[in-house]
Amino acid sequence: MASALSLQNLTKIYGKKVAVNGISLDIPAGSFYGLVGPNGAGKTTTLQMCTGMLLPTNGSVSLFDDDVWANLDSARARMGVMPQADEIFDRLTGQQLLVYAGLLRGMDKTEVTRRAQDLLNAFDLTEAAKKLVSDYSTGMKKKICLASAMIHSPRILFLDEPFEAVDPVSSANLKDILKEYVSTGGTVVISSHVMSLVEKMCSHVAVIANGNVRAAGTLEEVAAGSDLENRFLDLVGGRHDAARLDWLQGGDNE
Ligand SMILES: Nc1ncnc2c1ncn2[C@@H]1O[C@H](COP(=O)(O)OP(=O)(O)OP(=O)(O)O)[C@@H](O)[C@H]1O
Repeated sequence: MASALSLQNLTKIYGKKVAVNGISLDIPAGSFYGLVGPNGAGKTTTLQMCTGMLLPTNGSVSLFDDDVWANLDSARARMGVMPQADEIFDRLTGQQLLVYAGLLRGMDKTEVTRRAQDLLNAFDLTEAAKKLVSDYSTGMKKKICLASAMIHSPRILFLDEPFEAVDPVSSANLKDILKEYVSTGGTVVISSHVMSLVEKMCSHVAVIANGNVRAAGTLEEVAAGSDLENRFLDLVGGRHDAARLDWLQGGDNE
């Protein structure tokens, strides 16, 4: 499979902190690629360097063989990046926010309005379409952020924890949308802590810890005959005795 995204020796250093330590990865076109790793592993930093939001200290990223940082405008036009809830203009209604996202991408107003309605329907936000996003619940904000990343029909979607706080019905609809998108040749890159979800949805996975790739490849290659959660724990070595709190007892010990 040709690469949609290729990371070469990607590095980010903050002062003395090496957040991302020379990561190289190939993300095949048409794959559903999961980045997993413990808190602070470097997933968000990696995604931000891939999407042109954070300048790498070293290394490069190419999107369909074009250097992202040398051709930022054309790279961004091909990407859909889910904003964080605190990065959106929440004094707009959900419908206005989607239209605004499309117009910013240079889309025609009639088409944007049509797609905004389709997205509001798909994400069960029709009734909240005219409500200010600031009054949305956490899960509703997540959904409107996701929808705004899709409105211009990008070739690759970057989603940081897309299912967090999303209810089961919306989550099932989102999974269908993403599966359909991949079946039409789209590429999805997600970061997630939910192993069962990664195992179910992703075709490929990279395990990142301390800014390094511990394993990467197809789900089967990385799981190596085990289930992904156990393999993940083996790779990152996370379980330790300090997680046993002798004094934490739920019984009546007064
Ligand atoms: N602006 C910054 N300045 C200094 N250190 C930073 C900065 N941003 C991130 N870091 C550090 O870089 C490391 C990687 O952070 P990052 O947010 O990429 O991790 P993550 O894998 O996305 O974690 P989580 O799963 O908790 O969201 C962490 O040690 C973090 O403290």
